[in-house]
Amino acid sequence: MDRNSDDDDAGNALQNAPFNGEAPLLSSNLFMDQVGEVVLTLNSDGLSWNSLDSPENGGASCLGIKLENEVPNEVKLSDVYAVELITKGAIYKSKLPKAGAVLLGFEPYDSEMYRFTVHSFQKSKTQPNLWVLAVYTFGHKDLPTCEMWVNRVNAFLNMEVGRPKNLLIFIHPMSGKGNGRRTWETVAPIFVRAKVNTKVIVTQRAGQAFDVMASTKNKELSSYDGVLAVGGDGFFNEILNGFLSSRYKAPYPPAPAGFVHPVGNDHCSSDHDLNETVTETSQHDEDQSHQDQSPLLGSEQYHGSRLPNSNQDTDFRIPSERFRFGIIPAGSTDAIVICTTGARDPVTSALHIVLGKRVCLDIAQVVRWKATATSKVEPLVHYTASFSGYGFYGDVISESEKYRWMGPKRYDYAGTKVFLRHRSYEAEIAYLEVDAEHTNSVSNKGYSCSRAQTFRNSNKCERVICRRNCNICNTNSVDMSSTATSRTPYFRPEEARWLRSKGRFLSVGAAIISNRNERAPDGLVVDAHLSDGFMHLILIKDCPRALYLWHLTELARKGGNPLNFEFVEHHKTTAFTFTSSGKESVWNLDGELFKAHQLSAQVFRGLITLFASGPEV
Ligand SMILES: Nc1ncnc2c1ncn2[C@@H]1O[C@H](COP(=O)(O)OP(=O)(O)OP(=O)(O)O)[C@@H](O)[C@H]1O
Repeated sequence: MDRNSDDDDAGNALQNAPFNGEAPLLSSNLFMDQVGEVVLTLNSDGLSWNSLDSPENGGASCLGIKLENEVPNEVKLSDVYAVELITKGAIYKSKLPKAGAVLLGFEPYDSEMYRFTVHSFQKSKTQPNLWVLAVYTFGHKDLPTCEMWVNRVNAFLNMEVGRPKNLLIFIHPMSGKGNGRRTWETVAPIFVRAKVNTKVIVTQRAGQAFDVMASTKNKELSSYDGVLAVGGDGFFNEILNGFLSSRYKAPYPPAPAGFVHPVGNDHCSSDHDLNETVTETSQHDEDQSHQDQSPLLGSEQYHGSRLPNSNQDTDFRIPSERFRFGIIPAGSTDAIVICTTGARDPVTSALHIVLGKRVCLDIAQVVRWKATATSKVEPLVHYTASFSGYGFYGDVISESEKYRWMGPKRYDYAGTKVFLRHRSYEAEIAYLEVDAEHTNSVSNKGYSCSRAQTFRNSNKCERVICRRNCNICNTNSVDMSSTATSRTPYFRPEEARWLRSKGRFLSVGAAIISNRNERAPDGLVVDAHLSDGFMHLILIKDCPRALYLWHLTELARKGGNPLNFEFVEHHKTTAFTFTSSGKESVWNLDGELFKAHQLSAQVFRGLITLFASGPEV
């Protein structure tokens, strides 16, 4: 079965086979592992190969039986992340293991061929969001032919825009099941092959990544194309806050008349001096006692360093199209990864990163005005990327802290305990009204529910789901050069209309993205978008435990309608305020504890860019 390719000289093998109507830039006869002898062709879009081995050019056959070949016959350059020469070796025609291949007569073409590999990925057949590594190996008897191919393909890869060259990487070694470091080791070769320089920091304590991000000079940070978190949502949140705290100059969220406000103005964001944002304020209340043991956001441990904005050497433009964030999932909760790549898979995430994918993400600014009912008014700014929740959500986080030793299972255990407790809380929420034209639902179309279910809400709407190249996120997306104030949709406070909801709530949640995860396959809000500039307020009013269980069951069901109950209020908004009537109030911000008796929040549209491309839903 060996073929002699003596007359295949790369110089004269240029063939006239058109590819997408274009004359090929390079074409050679080579041997391809698992396929056989091929004509390999390069054009400006990608590589393609045609088998020369069977009469029908269809590939390998054995004893007259054509063997199905699952190897595709082309790969786009935009999907190739590396090409490299490898050691001399055999090229096999079959993908059978060596012994089997020899047994069936598939001997290697030449045991000492020069070889190069093209590294790309294939979408999993069962789960298109899951990307699986794919390697195509080619061989030739001449080294210069292989070198020429490697150089030419590399020249094209270097022209691919947006691929990172330098990355700052934080690894949380204890994340999730304690696999942070191992998760990084699994994907590190992808970065090596893609020739991405990495500076890796393995954290030794909570708050370290925040400190590094906050204290790194802008000049140094600009030398990176982005920062990666190897960990869960909480760890990503820490890095995000470290980044924004000393750099993003934003006004406080707007608030309705009567909302406690320390500055003594009329509570409108536009009245604030942009430099007024206080990201690191000292905390002189009872939280201080928790500092050493608890992961409470806002504690000294977390916001370890107080960095005035003035310590920065040069300006860092936020949002930045170039500087991106990435997450290699390794946590107990990885909702941000699932919502932005569609999969909870370190390899898929690594591929999105090295291929330079890009998607914008809304970020919510949450300002705590009072930690407890008796605290003095002192604003503390925090940013969240996925979810802020109170009541049930805060209680689960508090409770789960007692069972850290259980690992990720602690959330199920704590969730069951909190559910059985069935506590509700008195609070008042005010939220900005959003014009119907800004909502992404189409009323009265294609969404039905039974009228017999009187405790179900009769509000019907069709849900437009956020996906790759989402029209809603891309429509009127904010200009990257816009200011903080113009990224909020309420320049004219006189036009803002506040609506209120007061009573006893089992939970109050604000979802910035859908928060899809294994326990809630459609997320908390199925039609939340990555960068439409809105968040979804979900208010669960006090109700019998059985109905609450029904709501939770709907959340856990693919295609469920968890918001379609009369005791559930769902408001799409850009800003809200919250005031508790109780003494103790615990929030959950991106999975971390945050004590807040009174807070206000607003969304900044597309504030950061992620190495991701959105899910294929
Ligand atoms: N080396 C470390 N040791 C202990 N805690 C750390 C360390 N590095 C980071 N952390 C803290 O751990 C928190 C949780 O991290 P992460 O989200 O990766 O893990 P997780 O297993 O998903 O945890 P959780 O469910 O508590 O969010 C982060 O907020 C971060 O402050």
